[in-house]
Amino acid sequence: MSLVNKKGVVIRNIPRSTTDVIKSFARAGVATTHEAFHRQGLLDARIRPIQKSVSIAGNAVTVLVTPGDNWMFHVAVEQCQPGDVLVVAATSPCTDGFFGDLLATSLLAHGVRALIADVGVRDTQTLRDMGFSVWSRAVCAQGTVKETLGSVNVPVICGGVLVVPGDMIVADDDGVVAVPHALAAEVLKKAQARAENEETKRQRLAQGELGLDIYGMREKLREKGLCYYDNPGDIEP
Ligand SMILES: O=C([O-])CC(=O)C(=O)O
Ligand SMILES: [Mg+2]
Repeated sequence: MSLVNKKGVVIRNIPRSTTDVIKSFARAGVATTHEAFHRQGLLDARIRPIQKSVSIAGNAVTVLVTPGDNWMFHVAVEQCQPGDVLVVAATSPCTDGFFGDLLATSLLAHGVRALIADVGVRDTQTLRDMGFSVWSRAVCAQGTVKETLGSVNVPVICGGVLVVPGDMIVADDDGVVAVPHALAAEVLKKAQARAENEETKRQRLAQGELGLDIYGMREKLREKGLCYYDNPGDIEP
């Protein structure tokens, strides 16, 4: 039975990656993780950070909310542990301000330092001042009510990507990527190898070597028909 978007459920136990794995993903960042995961798992580019120069990672605690209703955020806090990231999706699109500094204060008290929200948030200046990091679909002061059940820790679709509780979430200035829990170790290994390889390339590029030579591109460009001329007049009509 699929639990995707099932309402009225709280699942208490989810798989979690270790603090070391979380820190390593935060260091790797979104672009490298996304590449290492064969360019999968990237959330919609419209989910943007409200702050600058913050790179985080964590285990996904998922929250399914009903449009205009933030009740389930309060239910979710109790299920959180240090190292978790709250990942929120609504049953249909809504940009109301579901979340602000009060809920952030509650999450911080339980060791959660970041929110990924496919809905709107508010109190953004205070959130930045508090050092609580948010990636959201919208910033909007519109308040919400507490009337309708959603769920905590069921799989949700956030930014067009299926996020399962316990998935590794990586977020920075470039966006947000989700990696299935079972693949996290393998993807991390590839991400670290990629970062090392990029460091070598960075040094060669900084010394003036051309990408054309480092990547051996000249032959392929020739095959594709790229021609070089000293002057425009040299091109045959
Ligand atoms: O309480 C709310 O409805 C959302 C909010 O503004 C906060 O958490 O500070
Ligand atoms: Mg508020």
